[in-house]
Amino acid sequence: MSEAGFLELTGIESAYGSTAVLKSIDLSVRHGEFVALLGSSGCGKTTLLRAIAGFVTPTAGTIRVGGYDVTQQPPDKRGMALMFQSYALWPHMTVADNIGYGLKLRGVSRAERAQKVAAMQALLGLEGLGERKPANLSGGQRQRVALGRALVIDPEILLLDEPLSNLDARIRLSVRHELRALQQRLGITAIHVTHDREEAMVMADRIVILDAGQIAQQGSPEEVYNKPASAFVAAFMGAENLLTLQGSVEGDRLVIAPGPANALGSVPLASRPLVSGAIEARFRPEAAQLFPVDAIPTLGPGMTFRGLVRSVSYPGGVWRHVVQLGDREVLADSLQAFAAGDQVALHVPAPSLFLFNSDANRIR
Ligand SMILES: Nc1ncnc2c1ncn2[C@@H]1O[C@H](COP(=O)(O)OP(=O)(O)OP(=O)(O)O)[C@@H](O)[C@H]1O
Repeated sequence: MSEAGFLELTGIESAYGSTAVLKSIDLSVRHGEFVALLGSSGCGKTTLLRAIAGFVTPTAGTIRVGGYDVTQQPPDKRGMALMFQSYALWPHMTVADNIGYGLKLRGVSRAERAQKVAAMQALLGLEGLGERKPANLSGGQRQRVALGRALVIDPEILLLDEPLSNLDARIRLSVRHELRALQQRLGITAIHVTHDREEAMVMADRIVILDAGQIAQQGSPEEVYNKPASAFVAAFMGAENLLTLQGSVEGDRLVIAPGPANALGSVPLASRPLVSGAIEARFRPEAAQLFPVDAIPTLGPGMTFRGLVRSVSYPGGVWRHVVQLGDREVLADSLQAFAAGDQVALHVPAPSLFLFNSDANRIR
C-alpha cells in the first residue's frame, strides 16, 4: 500500500434537496493518519463523515479506499466503523454483548466472539466489567464500550462523530489522549468530526477546516494555528480581535498608514499575498503585549497601538483586558493587571499579526 491516499475523496458534492451542503471536496488521507474535520455548526462535517461511511450518497465525486472505488458500496462493505455522538449502547445487553454485537451480525461463531470481545475488553481497560449493563457504568466506561464495539470488527477506518461531546469536561480530556494513543497503537486510520478546536489540535495529525461545505484550509495543527490562510480560518482558530488598517505594499514590507490608534508603521510582508488597500488585521488576546504608555520598551517587528483599558477580568493565569483602540474594542491578556481608565500601548509582534486584504480588494 502506498503511503499517500489510503482514503481518497475526489470532487465530493452533496445536497439536501436544492441546498448544496458539500461543494467539491478533495481530501487524501494517509494510512494510519488521524484527521480532524473541524468547523462551525452546519458547515457539513457530519454530512461528509456520513458520505465517507456510506450513509449519504454524494451527488458527485468518488470515494476510494486503498485504490478501490467504494462510492456505490453499502456501509457494511467499506471496512469502516462509525462511532456516534450518543453511544447508543443496547441497555438490555451486557458490556460483552454490546461489544460483540457487530460480530454476531456478521455471523462470527460464539467461541471466536468471546475471544475477540475479551481481547477488546483488555485493550480498553474493561476487564471484569463484561457482565455489567451500560446503566451501571461511568460515562467514560460507556464511551470505551462504544469504542470497543466499533473496533472489534477490525475496521480499516474509524469514523468518529463528536464521540466525546457527551462526556463531562474532565473525563473528556483524558479520553482524548486515550483515544489518540489507541489509534496510534493500532495504526488505524481515523476521521474525527468536531467543532472543538482544542480537541482537534491535541488529537489530530492534520486538521481540515470546513466552511460552508468547502475546505477552507488543511494542515498540521501548528500550520492552521500559526499560518491561517484566510481571515475566516484566523478567526475560527481564535484570532478574534479585528482591526481595519490601510496598507501599501512597498518592496518586501507592508507599510501601514496612521490610524485612530496607530502611528505610521510597517511589518515584513514575509510570504503574505497582500495588495495595497484596506487590510483586515487579526490577532489573539494572548499575542498582545500591554505596556504603560510612558514606559514602552524597545520592541521587535510588529505594530504598536495606543488605547484605553475599558475593563479587566481574571479568567486564570493572566489578566484579560478589554482595550479600546480607536472605535474598536479588542481583548488583550497580560501577566500584569492594568486598571480601567489606564492609557496603554498594545503591541502585536509581526508573526502573530494575521493580515488579509479586506473583502473589497481581496485578490482571490
Ligand atoms: N436530513 C437533512 N435534510 C435537510 N438538510 C439537512 C439534513 N441534514 C443536515 N442538513 C443541513 O445540511 C447542513 C450541514 O449539516 P451537517 O450536519 O453536515 O453539519 P455539521 O457541520 O455536522 O453541523 P453540527 O456541528 O451542528 O452537527 C446544515 O445546514 C443542515 O441544516
